[in-house]
Amino acid sequence: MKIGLVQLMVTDDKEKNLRKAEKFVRIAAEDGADMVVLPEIFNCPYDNAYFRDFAEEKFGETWQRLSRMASDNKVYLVGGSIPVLNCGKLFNTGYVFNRQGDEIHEHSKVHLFDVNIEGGVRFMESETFSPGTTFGVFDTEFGKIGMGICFDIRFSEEWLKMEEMGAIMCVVPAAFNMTTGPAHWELTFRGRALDNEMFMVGVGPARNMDMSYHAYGHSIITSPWGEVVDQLGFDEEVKVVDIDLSLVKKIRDQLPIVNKRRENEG
Ligand SMILES: NC(=O)CCC(=O)C(=O)O
Repeated sequence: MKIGLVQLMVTDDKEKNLRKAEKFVRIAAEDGADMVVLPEIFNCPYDNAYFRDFAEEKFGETWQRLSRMASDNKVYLVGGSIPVLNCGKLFNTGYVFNRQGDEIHEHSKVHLFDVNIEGGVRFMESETFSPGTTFGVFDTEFGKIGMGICFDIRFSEEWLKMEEMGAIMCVVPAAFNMTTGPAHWELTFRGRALDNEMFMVGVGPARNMDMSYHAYGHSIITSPWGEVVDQLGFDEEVKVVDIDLSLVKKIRDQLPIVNKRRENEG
């Protein structure tokens, strides 16, 4: 399976962000991508001050254009996430489309990024967003794929549940930062991959020093063996990476953890 990592540099111009996403999805498709993944909050700066103004209702302009990007290029598209307005509340929501442009999955970030790290990043996502409530998987001809958004990755039990739902890979539109990125980004992606013996795909925005939040970039794919298959740098880039999904069964057969957990009866 070929995965297109779109490490977009997000600006405060929504139309520019969307046009760039359209261009990069086309480039990834021309390079053979089966699935293309965009970053968290890709049409809007990652900043509480912007979320309400940039928000759209479901089936709005961004949803329509994502659906067209998928169908025009005949790829699965994990459309990162965008601020979505639903009954007066804002959610950090990502949509997934099949090769025909039909929506096949929706995930609203469950664990909101509320942190205050001394000498580092402070962000209170819950000042604007409401949390989603569920995780799930979607079907492709390659197998079942799970999804979470950024901070969700830190809650290891959710990924175990998706593995139990049959996931062989999970995708994570994300936007780590210059405090937690260098410390924890690779480690968490390797960890979730190893815990569940599956592929993990994380896509973040490129670093943009003109914005208040300095994203870490470093879009990554980790393998069921816990290794880094590929990892980008800080800059804007689109890259297609070939992964061998047969590794999931091979490693689960040889080193059986999945389906071998015993209940703690203590
Ligand atoms: N956008 C986010 O959820 C950021 C999460 C993050 O940086 C982390 O360290 O976790």
